[in-house]
Amino acid sequence: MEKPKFKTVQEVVAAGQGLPERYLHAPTGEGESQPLNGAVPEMDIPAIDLSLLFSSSVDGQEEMKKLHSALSTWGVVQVMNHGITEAFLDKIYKLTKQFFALPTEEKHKCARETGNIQGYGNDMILSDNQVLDWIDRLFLTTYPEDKRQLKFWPQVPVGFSETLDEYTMKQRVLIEKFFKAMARSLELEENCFLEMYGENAVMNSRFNFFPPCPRPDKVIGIKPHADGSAITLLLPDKDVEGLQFLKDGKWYKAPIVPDTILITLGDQMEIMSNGIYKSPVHRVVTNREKERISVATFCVPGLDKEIHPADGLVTEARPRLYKTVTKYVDLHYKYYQQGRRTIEAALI
Ligand SMILES: O=C(O)CCC(=O)C(=O)O
Ligand SMILES: [Fe+2]
Repeated sequence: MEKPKFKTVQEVVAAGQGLPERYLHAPTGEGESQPLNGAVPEMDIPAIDLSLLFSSSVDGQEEMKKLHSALSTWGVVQVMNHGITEAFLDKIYKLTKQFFALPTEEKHKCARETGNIQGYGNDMILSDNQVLDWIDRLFLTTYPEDKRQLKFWPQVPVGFSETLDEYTMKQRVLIEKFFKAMARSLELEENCFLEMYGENAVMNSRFNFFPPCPRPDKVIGIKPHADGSAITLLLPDKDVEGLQFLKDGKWYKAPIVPDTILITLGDQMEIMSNGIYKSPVHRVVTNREKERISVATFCVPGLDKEIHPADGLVTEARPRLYKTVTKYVDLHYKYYQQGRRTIEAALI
């Protein structure tokens, strides 16, 4: 299969020929009048104890209220007691760092091929005038297992593939619990969202690498977007900030809380919740001195599934806001590169 001719950001930096114009970001749209590398306040989101959400104790009910409040205002929560040990998360961070530190030729063994989103590469180039994000990534479908394309899974660092397989299985347990908790927090039958999400739901893990950037005022790590998934599990860098969320036209930085997993709702969850829960717009800014990594797992409903607002959330007082959608992610990539919000296409 043909490999596309692309240069990753790491290769651009190594070439030492200055910053190509294609990375220069022209600010447009909501909240973009603030400078890209200006100071922003920290967002105020709770760390939710996942194990407490299934308890009928007073503490459990409090935790449920916190979940409801965070998802309806921000659409994002930190989750603790998620069942994955700190040592295991550290292993993922370490393997991610090691992968991106490999020589170019070694990383290119996993390089993306034309027309395939899986593999190692730069920001996907969909049009000639697209401003590029300052990011290199390795994108791998991890579930269902028959959708894995193992030729893109790194052989080095040793243990990468085994650890990713193990991480996938651990995340599946967490995902199921989280969907049940969300349904309960909206007083719905606990399998209501899981049934729509489906048995054939797909998990895509994206390992992100943001090299230090000479112009953090003009270059962005990831353009403002909302995820096209149902939910996204994120391991943000443990030391370097960069992730920001937009609320009421203002950017806020995500706090770094050790050992938590950040769960962000995607558009498909906003649709299923009839807009009660939000799919937040977020972006990643760059850093002049430090490299940054993150690992995002996009949990996408089965392609055979029709996604629509849950019946129990459509009332006379709160009419149905979204159409029924299928294969939402296909539409999402196109809208993303045009800087448009896909969810607008789903509005009634
Ligand atoms: O790097 C991060 O912290 C966020 C990544 C992200 O938003 C994404 O991959 O969609
Ligand atoms: Fe995202």
